[in-house]
Amino acid sequence: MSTSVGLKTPKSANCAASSRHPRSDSATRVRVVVRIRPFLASEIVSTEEEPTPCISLIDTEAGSVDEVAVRIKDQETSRNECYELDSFYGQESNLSQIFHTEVFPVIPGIFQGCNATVFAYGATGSGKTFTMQGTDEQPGLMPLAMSTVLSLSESMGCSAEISYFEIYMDRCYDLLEPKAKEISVLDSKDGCILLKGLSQVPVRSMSEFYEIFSCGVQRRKVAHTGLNDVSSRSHGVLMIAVASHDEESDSIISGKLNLIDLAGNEDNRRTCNEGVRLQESATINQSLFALSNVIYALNNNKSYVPYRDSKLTRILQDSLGGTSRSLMIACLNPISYQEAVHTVCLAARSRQIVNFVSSAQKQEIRKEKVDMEAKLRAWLESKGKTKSIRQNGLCSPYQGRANTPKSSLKKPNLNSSSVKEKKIPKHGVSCSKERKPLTSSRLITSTDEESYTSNAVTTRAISHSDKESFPPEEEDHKNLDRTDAGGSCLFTNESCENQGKDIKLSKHNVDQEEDEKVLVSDSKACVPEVAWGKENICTPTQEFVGFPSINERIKALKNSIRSVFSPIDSNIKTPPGESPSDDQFCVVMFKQRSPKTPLILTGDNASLMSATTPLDRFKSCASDLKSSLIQEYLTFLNTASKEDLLRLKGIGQKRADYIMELRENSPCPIKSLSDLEKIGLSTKQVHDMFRKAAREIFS
Ligand SMILES: Nc1ncnc2c1ncn2[C@@H]1O[C@H](COP(=O)(O)OP(=O)(O)OP(=O)(O)O)[C@@H](O)[C@H]1O
Repeated sequence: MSTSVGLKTPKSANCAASSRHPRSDSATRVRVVVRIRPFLASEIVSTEEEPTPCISLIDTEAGSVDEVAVRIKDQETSRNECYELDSFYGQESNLSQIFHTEVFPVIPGIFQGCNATVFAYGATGSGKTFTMQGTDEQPGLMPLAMSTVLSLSESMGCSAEISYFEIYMDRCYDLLEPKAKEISVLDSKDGCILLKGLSQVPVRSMSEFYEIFSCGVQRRKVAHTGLNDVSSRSHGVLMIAVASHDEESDSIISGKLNLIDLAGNEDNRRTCNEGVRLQESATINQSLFALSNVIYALNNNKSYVPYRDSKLTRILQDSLGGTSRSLMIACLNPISYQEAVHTVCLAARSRQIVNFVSSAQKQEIRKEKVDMEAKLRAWLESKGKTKSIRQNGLCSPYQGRANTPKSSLKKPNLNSSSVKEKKIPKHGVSCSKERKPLTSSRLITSTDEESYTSNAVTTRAISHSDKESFPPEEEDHKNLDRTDAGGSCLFTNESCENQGKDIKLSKHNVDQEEDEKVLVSDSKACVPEVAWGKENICTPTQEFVGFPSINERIKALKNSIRSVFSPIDSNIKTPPGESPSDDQFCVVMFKQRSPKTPLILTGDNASLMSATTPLDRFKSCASDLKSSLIQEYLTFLNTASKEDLLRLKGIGQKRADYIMELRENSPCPIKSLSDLEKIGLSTKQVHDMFRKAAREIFS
């Protein structure tokens, strides 16, 4: 039964399917559709009301038949993202419908020598296996395809054979053999892929198919998951091969259809995977990343397609690209926003579609910014802060630096009249229209993963005393280095939920350089971003022309550490219950685009800083520091030049290229640590990188 499977695709092959496929403009293009699985009983909390799926179809006026726009929305925070894809199958759609629209049209092509590949891609539990295998009542795409191939084979006098194998930990195993047997992947002289030792079993009827296939399914299930674990840890590939006689050339034309139930991608931070499971997960994520790179290269007509980056893509080399037809079905769990974003982001990237902001959204953002500016003025005036801002200013440490003359980065001249003209930035922190007054607060631990978004910008005022903290040679970096020099606390405003902006405030006593005091939040409004000078008018992160190098950022972090180890409130001058003086400085940190619950430290939590033990305080500061480092790292990845990216450990040419490509599609593609998987980094690699960065800070 063991043979080497290597199917040739004749160069002259004509794709019969192309005229019927919904999108027939390019044979190499991979079609990307999305499918939402229905809610499971366990996901329906209330019997009266069904939950709302996190992804929905957007009605587009100009309704293109070839494209759909989908919105993924977080029900809790109102974050939402929009993507364009080839098609959308909602919860009510059934597998037969998907088969007839998406898979059926490619099947005639395989009889003409055009290979085809259908993937089910998505997170664990998103319905990939269901989509591909189905159930007795609702057959999946695999049996439906087999049935169609058998009918066509019969009418055309062809033969059909199947192979079923899995790719586990980047190794290939035959599932049609009773004993697990590893398959070698070889390149033949004529450029074909040979799967040495893989079984090819002739199939003449559906009953034969089910008998053979179900054994393979059972083996796959038991092999790596154990009977109690339903999650697939391997990519399962059903290969249906057909061979027909071409009268004209008197030769055999072979074609194959690969139906692939991909292993689920996983966010290891959420799953807390360990040991083998973590290794499996890292390998799965890496191979999915390699697959998305191949699809991206194909869809973008890149001269180099990295097929050899993983076993899966290597095996599919003759079935992805060229005259082959390919379909990616992005399966989505209707309740998980994060997973949906991750899946669709990668799927949309494969399709060369950008994450877009609708004009309505843009308008909304603009309006929020205008509102915010007005609120900022009102707030400053009510608190008598205008003077302080004029004197000390608040500024993003990074914004405007690269394209700002050296002299303009110096500490503002507090007595200069020109300083008084300092403006509110064009782009301020935007809080929503419905924002309520600040009322409650809590201490941010800085471990909240949601807070690690890439567009955070730190803004703070410069106090007199800052000057002394920096040696003259650091003059150039002052604004940068001052960023975190104050012992800072994050402030929250529960009513600012869904606003997409974090606010980080700290106070610095002008007279006592070492003095750091937690600022009790103002109870009137969110504190928005303000700039401290024309030359440093803040702009959104994605508009930066340049960016400080990683060394500069490390320097900033060093200062942050310095402040962490300095006394926090030993010399505090502000009596309890009173607002700190205007001369103290503020650090405002916000997330420019990723909505997040802003956090304020006031009241009870503020007292935590003075009442708890030094150890508690240390832990809190260390945690804050950790989040700063992560934040810096993400911001760096989203904004640094390619040259700077390459200077970072763990980022090679390929990853740097990929990051640059991601940025073309989205201004801040790496929003959280889990997004680092998008660039092929395993959790371990990420941790190693941070460890190294931390070591560098302390060296
Ligand atoms: N269209 C559907 N109708 C009904 N139930 C579905 C549908 N799609 C998926 N499910 C159910 O959702 C659950 C998860 O589906 P499935 O096992 O196919 O996920 P998966 O993505 O293959 O997960 P993993 O990657 O962990 O193997 C299963 O209980 C399955 O029966």
